[in-house]
Amino acid sequence: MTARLIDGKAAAAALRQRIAAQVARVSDLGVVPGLAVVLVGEDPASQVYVRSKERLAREAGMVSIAHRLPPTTPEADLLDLIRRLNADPAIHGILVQLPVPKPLDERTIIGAIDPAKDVDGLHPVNVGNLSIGGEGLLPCTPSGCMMLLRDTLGADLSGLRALVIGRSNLMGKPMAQLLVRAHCTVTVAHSRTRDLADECRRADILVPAVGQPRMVRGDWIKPGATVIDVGMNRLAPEPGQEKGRLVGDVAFEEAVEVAGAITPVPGGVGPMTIACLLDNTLTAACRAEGLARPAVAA
Ligand SMILES: Nc1nc2c(c(=O)[nH]1)N[C@@H](CN(C=O)c1ccc(C(=O)N[C@@H](CCC(=O)O)C(=O)O)cc1)CN2
Repeated sequence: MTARLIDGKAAAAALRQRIAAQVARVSDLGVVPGLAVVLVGEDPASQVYVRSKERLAREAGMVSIAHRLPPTTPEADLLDLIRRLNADPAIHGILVQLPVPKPLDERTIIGAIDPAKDVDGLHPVNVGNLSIGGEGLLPCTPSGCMMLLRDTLGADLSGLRALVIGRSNLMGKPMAQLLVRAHCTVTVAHSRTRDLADECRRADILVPAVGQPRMVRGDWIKPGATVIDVGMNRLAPEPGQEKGRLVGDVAFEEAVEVAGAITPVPGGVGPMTIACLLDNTLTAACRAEGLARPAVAA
């Protein structure tokens, strides 16, 4: 069997196009969604992601402002910036790029963001709403994974057995919650899980998110399963190359022979993250301004 490739790059481009059409509609009503992205420090990967967020938000017709702060920024200064962004009516979405440099405390920082502007969906109020089925903002990567799953398997995922590998606040935990919400039977595996391969073999939907290059082998995968690989691991550069290859948590060449559908890395889940961020920003803007989200053709 050769698995169907799930094209996250194309899905993200299509989603951004729909968002841009909706942004144009709300802009005609005098509401231009505003996104503030805060980057503390000089982590090279974070710099790339922040530049992409800025550019893609602008391409979608939003106002997009990046705040770049030195790695030694005192927590009080960062909290002060967040307070000003919370109070700025032109800013509907705020995110602090993660990870933040030590000794900044991620929890304190995320907790300072107005939950209505928390377009990363990581504030405890939004985390709570996700678990009780309330109307919060959803974390971007898990949200993007759900969209890819529904594009692949159809809207109804009920009864499918799903395994999420990893229990991070950014990905594993909210992904498990979204799968539960979709009526899947969900298991969360982690570093202490016994016989991970066996757990994987039972899963109709497999979502590895651990940051272990090619950890999930082809013979761990149930034939026909849908594999959403959230891992993004940069290998050491080959001789003569400046940058190493980016690979997922799944041994792709093996998995593609067994799975029914699979996301590649790169070009799978990653691009959906920023598209979902723009989606959350538009949602936050519409809610703040008392507008319904405009309808557009899918
Ligand atoms: N505040 C946040 N911080 C971080 C998040 C997040 O959702 N909110 N997620 C990641 C980083 N991230 C966005 O911030 C992100 C990661 C990857 C991609 C992406 O498109 N990846 C490409 C490959 C890019 C490359 O070649 O390096 C792909 O997979 O095709 C977008 C966004 C951690 N921090």
